[in-house]
Amino acid sequence: MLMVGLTGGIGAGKSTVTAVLADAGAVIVDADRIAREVVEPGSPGLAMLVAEFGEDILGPDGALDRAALAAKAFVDAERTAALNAITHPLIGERTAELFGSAPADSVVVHDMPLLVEGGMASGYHLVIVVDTPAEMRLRRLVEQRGMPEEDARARMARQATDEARRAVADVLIDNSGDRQTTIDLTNALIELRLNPFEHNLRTGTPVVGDRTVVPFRPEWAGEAERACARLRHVVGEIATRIDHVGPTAVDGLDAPDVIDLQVTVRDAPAVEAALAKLTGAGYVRDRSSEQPLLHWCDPARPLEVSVVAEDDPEHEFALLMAEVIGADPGARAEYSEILGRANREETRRFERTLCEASRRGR
Ligand SMILES: CC(C)(COP(=O)(O)OP(=O)(O)OC[C@H]1O[C@@H](n2cnc3c(N)ncnc32)[C@H](O)[C@@H]1O)[C@@H](O)C(=O)NCCC(=O)NCCS
Ligand SMILES: Nc1ncnc2c1ncn2[C@@H]1O[C@H](COP(=O)(O)OP(=O)(O)OP(=O)(O)O)[C@@H](O)[C@H]1O
Repeated sequence: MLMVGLTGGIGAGKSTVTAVLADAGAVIVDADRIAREVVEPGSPGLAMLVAEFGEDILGPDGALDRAALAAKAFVDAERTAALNAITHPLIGERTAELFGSAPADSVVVHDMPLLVEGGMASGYHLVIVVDTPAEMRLRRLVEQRGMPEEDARARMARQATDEARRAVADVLIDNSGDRQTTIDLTNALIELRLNPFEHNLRTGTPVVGDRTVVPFRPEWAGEAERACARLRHVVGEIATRIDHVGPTAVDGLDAPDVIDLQVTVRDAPAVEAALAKLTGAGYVRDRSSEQPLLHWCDPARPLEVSVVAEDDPEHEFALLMAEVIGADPGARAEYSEILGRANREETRRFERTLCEASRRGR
């Protein structure tokens, strides 16, 4: 099962994107819909809301008057937190049930407006953010959905910033253009990334990156940061640290488009424990490597994850690399040239010599 988180600010166009995903066969877990279910008439959720916000959030039929609750709940951060404290645990329980009942070979998309606010990004295999400038979202909500402008602004003020959402996005879908462009972008994403990613995960097929050197990409740092957060989510406290290492960690260096990550653990038994967690989460062991090395399954983001114990010299030496190469222009040029030859052994030898020289020089 490929678990995808989909988010965006209010009115960004998540519904447009989920409709395309559903048409392509994805299972959609809709947080707004679940939020309605858990406060249906007669539910414990509704009783808790009445106890917190008062009888006047109920309509004459005894059902929740949503506009009345919104008017009370989005006035300030404290009132919104009171709303969330009641609804979010109930929504969480039902969400887990729905994820648990999805077929093993499915792409499950969690349509979740408050994914960033809830700190949930690293729990998904992939996060998609529908990105539309706030003023455009506001205009669409008011003009097309008839939402009062004050209400839309009040909710936006209670949500994460566009910048915070972009930081967790593996994929940004720009919905500031026409609807058809967004539909086409989403279909391409399904075909080129989501479906092959799901297949790779289910069948244990690793994505082994191409070692051809490409021009430096500023996106590498963010991609590595998200990959580290996911690794942390999987291995938890077993890891004493998780770092972006290797050529893509050197700012400005042309390098192969493969992100190297190092999971550091305390000792040899912890290496085994971390490997078990990682393979259980879909990372695939590379049996051709002497050191414990794993690949990931995302066709658009090759990763190489090594697991090392603190007392292994490899550990310190990988951490030193970015620093040493970054500070020495001559070594940097030579390193680029060696990387271009795509010979792993030669690259390792060069890295080791350089780090040992630097250590002696200290
Ligand atoms: C207050 C309620 C009754 C207002 O209902 P209404 O029909 O007007 O809005 P609806 O539920 O369709 O939500 C529309 C959008 O408002 C925004 N929104 C809703 N709740 C929240 C919240 N707690 N914080 C910030 N934004 C929110 C989201 O962008 C959402 O997509 C409702 O939003 C609610 O019960 N919210 C609490 C549950 C929740 O947190 N839902 C968000 C997804 S987990
Ligand atoms: N590309 C587009 N061009 C014009 N209007 C659009 C576009 N995409 C969405 N809309 C309109 O903007 C409004 C908000 O979009 P939508 O309801 O899909 O957002 P959402 O992210 O699902 O909102 P919510 O946060 O409430 O769940 C809707 O009225 C929708 O029809």
